Amino acid sequence: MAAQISPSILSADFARLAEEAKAVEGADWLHVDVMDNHFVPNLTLGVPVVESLRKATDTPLDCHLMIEDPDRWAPAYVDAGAGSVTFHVEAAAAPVRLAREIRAKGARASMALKPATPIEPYEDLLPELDMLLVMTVEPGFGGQAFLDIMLPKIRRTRELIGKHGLEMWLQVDGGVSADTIERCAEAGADVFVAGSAVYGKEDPAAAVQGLRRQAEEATAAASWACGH
Ligand SMILES: O=C(CO)[C@@H](O)[C@H](O)COP(=O)(O)O
Repeated sequence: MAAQISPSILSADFARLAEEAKAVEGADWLHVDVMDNHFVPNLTLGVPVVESLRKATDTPLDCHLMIEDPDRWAPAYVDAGAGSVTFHVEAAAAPVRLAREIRAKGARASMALKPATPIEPYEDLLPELDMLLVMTVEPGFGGQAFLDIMLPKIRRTRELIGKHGLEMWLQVDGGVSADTIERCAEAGADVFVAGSAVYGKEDPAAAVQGLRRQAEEATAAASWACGH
């Protein structure tokens, strides 16, 4: 699968969200950071804003729920127009039931792991998911430094996806930039969230294309992608 770029609106100007969404048309997804000031120490937006974003852009919405009780709230984000909904395993009471509900409502189901959460206990859940998100910063804020120590977890996750013969995607989020995206792609990521490395640039659309080109070149040279 080709590398996909998902610009994070956390780094956009929230007073001009519709324009900011249009500024990255050409990206594969628009990454929508939903934070509740409980699961993470920051507060962003909720269902009504996702409904408005859905009308403001044709780019599919990739909603990352950094909230408590995703079992209760995630279905509402599908109804609001999200094409992909990511919940945190640390917050979900019943991740399998929740993933099945998201899929049954017609969106892609994705599960996120904070940096200190290992993938191994969740190996058996992978067939229930369309995407696994390995956080490469502690969730909560944009503009943090990429955590290199997550690269082995990305590699191990990619191996597990291969071992089970799954088509699922592997997303990374946090500190992804021109300096770090190639290491993520070499390790096995194929969906890249980037906030400041897109919205911090004068031409966000060009930044998306540049990141995608770098990721595709690194993937083509990566051993995990041979025969893909
Ligand atoms: O979910 C988060 C942070 O919790 C991310 O989506 C960040 O918003 C990415 O921003 P950069 O690290 O790319 O600036």
